[in-house]
Amino acid sequence: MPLIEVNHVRKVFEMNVRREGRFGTMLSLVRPEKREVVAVEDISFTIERGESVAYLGPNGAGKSTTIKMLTGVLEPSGGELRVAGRVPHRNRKLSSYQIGVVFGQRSQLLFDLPVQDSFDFLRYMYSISWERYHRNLKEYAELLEVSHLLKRPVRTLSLGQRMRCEILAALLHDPDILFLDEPTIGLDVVAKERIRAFIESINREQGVTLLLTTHDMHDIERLCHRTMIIDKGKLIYDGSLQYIRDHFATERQIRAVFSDPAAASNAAQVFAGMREVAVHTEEQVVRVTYDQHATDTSELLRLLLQKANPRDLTMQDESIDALISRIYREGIDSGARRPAASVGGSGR
Ligand SMILES: Nc1ncnc2c1ncn2[C@@H]1O[C@H](COP(=O)(O)OP(=O)(O)OP(=O)(O)O)[C@@H](O)[C@H]1O
Repeated sequence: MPLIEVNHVRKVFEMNVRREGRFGTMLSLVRPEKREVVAVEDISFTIERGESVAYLGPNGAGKSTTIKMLTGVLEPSGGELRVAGRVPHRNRKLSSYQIGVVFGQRSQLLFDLPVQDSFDFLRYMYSISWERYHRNLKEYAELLEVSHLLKRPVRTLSLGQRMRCEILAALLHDPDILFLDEPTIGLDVVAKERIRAFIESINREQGVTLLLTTHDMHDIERLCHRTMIIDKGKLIYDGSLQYIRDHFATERQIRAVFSDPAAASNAAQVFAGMREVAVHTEEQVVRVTYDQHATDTSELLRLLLQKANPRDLTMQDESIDALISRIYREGIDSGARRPAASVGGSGR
């Protein structure tokens, strides 16, 4: 049985709309006008125990609303949802024993108190036995390198230190599932890497199932074997990041370095008149950009090597960031090299 089952789930918010003008304001008080916001529309997916899944989407796509339904904070307006066999909003307390949540932009620690006090409070809340509590605290504090921070008030911690404590707090009660909402936001490269390594280890070694929302593609590349993309409340992609790379990347760039600017300028002339390639020259570097599916890379390389004499050649495809933002901007069918029907296969 899947650990998470989401079946045709919808969430519609009802909002009061204020009418224009003084009369309109008064009328709104007596007879409020309602407007519906469809945050999540007919979403279905399952997640098996031990998976690590990225949940992506542009701002306002419906990611947080989905997570809030999965954690029981919100009740779906329609459809069915089960986490570890339970309907979260109906069994919020019991569900919480199986779930850990980390919000990059919100804290579950008590700001003015020492870190350890928050952990003690969580021990009480989740009725964790002292033995298990001390074992988990010691093990995770060492792995996350926060043992020396336990007596410090939370407000005195750096963002990276606080995030490591937040993750520890979410794991004290041994949850089966960890929901991570932007866990590396605002951190420097080293701090991000440290947190990714830890999250990866608890997924791989302890089998904790991960559902991660992030705008950082490095998080996903490092941590998630499967990516789901939601847009305007609908699930538009469920598959691997590699599939997106293989089937959505169109733009490729050859970067050739020459001994001097004159040689570079001569090399650029090789492509004069080729409308399908864009050529940019800067000092002794020439960049040739083209659609890899429409233009033969080996032909361009042959021309470069035959007619010019580059000192160095490198090739680069569109970054995953660029591909994902194109999908957000133009939709899932915008750049797929395969029929849309094949988009949506499992990432495994
Ligand atoms: N309590 C609410 N009342 C009314 N509308 C809401 C409420 N919560 C969310 N929405 C709307 O539902 C839609 C989805 O919001 P949601 O917060 O789930 O998006 P998101 O994908 O998490 O975005 P972000 O990346 O910006 O956090 C948005 O249009 C949002 O304005």
